[in-house]
Amino acid sequence: MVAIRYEDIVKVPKALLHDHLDGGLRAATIVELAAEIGHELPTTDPEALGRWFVDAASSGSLERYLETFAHTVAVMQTAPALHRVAKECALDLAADGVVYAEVRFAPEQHLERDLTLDEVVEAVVAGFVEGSALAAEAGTPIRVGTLLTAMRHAARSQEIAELAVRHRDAGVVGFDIAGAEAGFPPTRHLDAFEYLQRENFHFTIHAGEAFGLPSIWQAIQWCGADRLGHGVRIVDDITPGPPPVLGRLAAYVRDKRIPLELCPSSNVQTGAAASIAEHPIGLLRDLRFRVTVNTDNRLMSGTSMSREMALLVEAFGYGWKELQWFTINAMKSAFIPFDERLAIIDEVIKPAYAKLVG
Ligand SMILES: O=c1[nH]cnc2c1ncn2[C@@H]1O[C@H](CO)[C@@H](O)[C@H]1O
Ligand SMILES: [Zn+2]
Repeated sequence: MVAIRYEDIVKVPKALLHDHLDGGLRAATIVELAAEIGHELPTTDPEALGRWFVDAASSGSLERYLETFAHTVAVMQTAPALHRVAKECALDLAADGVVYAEVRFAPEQHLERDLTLDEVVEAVVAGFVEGSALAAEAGTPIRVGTLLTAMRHAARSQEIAELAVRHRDAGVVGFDIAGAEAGFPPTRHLDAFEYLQRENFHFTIHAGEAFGLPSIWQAIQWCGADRLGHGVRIVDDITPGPPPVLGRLAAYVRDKRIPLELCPSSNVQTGAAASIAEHPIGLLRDLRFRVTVNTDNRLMSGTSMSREMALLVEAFGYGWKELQWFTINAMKSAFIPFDERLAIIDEVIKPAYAKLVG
């Protein structure tokens, strides 16, 4: 088999379902925005700042990982700053060959100055629209959908769910909850999830990252999540083989084709996996779960969609066939309408991989 080259991974179309807006800022942009508002950073050298984020986020604890967001959230408190960050996000993903992305952020964290929740969402969506238009002009078209996140330790999920539904025809395609997992079960936000179901809206839940099966079980069987953010700890319900034996929850997740938004590098940093080579994605793919590959936080992991793919190629020997499978899995699991997903699969993804898959 011909070795896969990194530049070819960049060129091939990729789909990304789990990427945080406030976890993907360019370090240079943080430095500029921080200077404008007088926010103190650990360093003002962009390269050193990029390294600082990766180091600080690599402690093995999700809570410590999340502390680094104080610096990104601090510089995202005005409409122009949110617009700029969203525009650059769309451009950076497109330049990396991502053709479809769902990018999430928590509007409630951007109210420190004078913005309303609706203004926060409008600024971000406008940034994605402008970034996507510029990317198309540059010959790297991308479609970006926005997911609105509610913070699981807070109590604004109903309000954020209503905000998401209000903006459903204007760029917002789904809802999510994030933040520290242990001690904050998804059932705390049951009202919001029931409301979203009544509205025929889509949502994913961060579950099975820092906490195990009970969190996944609640997310699916109590809250009705369409997808699992991470969900990697579903392996706790699989008895190693050969052959591996699935418990009832793992079997349910696989049978129902519930998408797993796996984020390999992020999981290594927070201690959910010991290394990329030992990441459960290998087993979950072999067992044909609906596995997708994601970046989570490009800044905190010093990564990109192409880099995550390349790490898997290196660790598991994957070829174009597997990379196409991950990409189509992601596109099938997207929150945009079925016909639009199909168009991207048939007209963009399959023709590009057809040239590569032997
Ligand atoms: O991997 C993760 N697990 C849980 N929460 C996260 C993760 N990455 C980011 N956030 C949280 O989501 C918020 C909105 O984007 C971020 O501010 C961060 O606190
Ligand atoms: Zn996440």
